Amino acid sequence: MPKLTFEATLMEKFIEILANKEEITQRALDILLVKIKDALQSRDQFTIALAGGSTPKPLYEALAQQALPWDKIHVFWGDERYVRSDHPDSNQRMARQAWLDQVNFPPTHLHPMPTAANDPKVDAETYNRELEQFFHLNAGEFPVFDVVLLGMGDDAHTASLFPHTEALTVQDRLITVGNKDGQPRITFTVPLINHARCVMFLVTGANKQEPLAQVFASEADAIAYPSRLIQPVGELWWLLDAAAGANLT
Ligand SMILES: O=C1O[C@H](COP(=O)(O)O)[C@@H](O)[C@H](O)[C@H]1O
Repeated sequence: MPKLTFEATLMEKFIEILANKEEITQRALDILLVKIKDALQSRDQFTIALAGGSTPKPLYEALAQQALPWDKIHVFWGDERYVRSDHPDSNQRMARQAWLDQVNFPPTHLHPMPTAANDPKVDAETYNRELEQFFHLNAGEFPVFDVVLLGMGDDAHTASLFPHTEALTVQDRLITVGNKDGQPRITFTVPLINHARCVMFLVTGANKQEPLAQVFASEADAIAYPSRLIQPVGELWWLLDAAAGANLT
């Protein structure tokens, strides 16, 4: 297992089992609204990295109904499928349709992962540089996102950090190339996620019960269950529906 940058003891961890997707959406929205308010009281901007897949879509739709200071919010993506931005599998496309294109975001506040270079390594490096410039990083530094939203697949992958792939071991950069069954993805690295002030997993469905049991087990192989690697320096939230959390006590 790769060495983690932080002591897990610094983290505050909250696990909530809620009745269904609607309750998860409402809870996630409530937490996010507090995080946005708190961040904007002490800083002049709020930074969030979005999850893809299907689970966060209702949250994005709920965010589209809020009156928020969009000109103070910067949106990034925690991972992206290596497809064009208008492809049905694009994580960017889903978030734009559900939320970002429905409200008045300054275009420069949306920071999608590039996928057009025809070489995922080049696009990963371009996004790495975009983050370094946006957060004014010196060499070797990691930015601190206010919130990183994550999902978890039924193989316990999160972002595009898939079991038994090289991406899990990358410690010296912000962005790398993930690998889903031979298909490239662009993804945040484990240390980038773990520097966040708040990481929030949204997980639903009975097919997530078994992987969750391994993620929460006192001992298990993190290379086989990558979500175990997420041990942020800040808060860690797991919002589960009853089906996903059925076997957890
Ligand atoms: O492929 C992906 O899958 C995970 C989990 O998706 P879900 O639909 O089961 O919630 C997602 O978090 C990730 O961003 C996405 O690219």
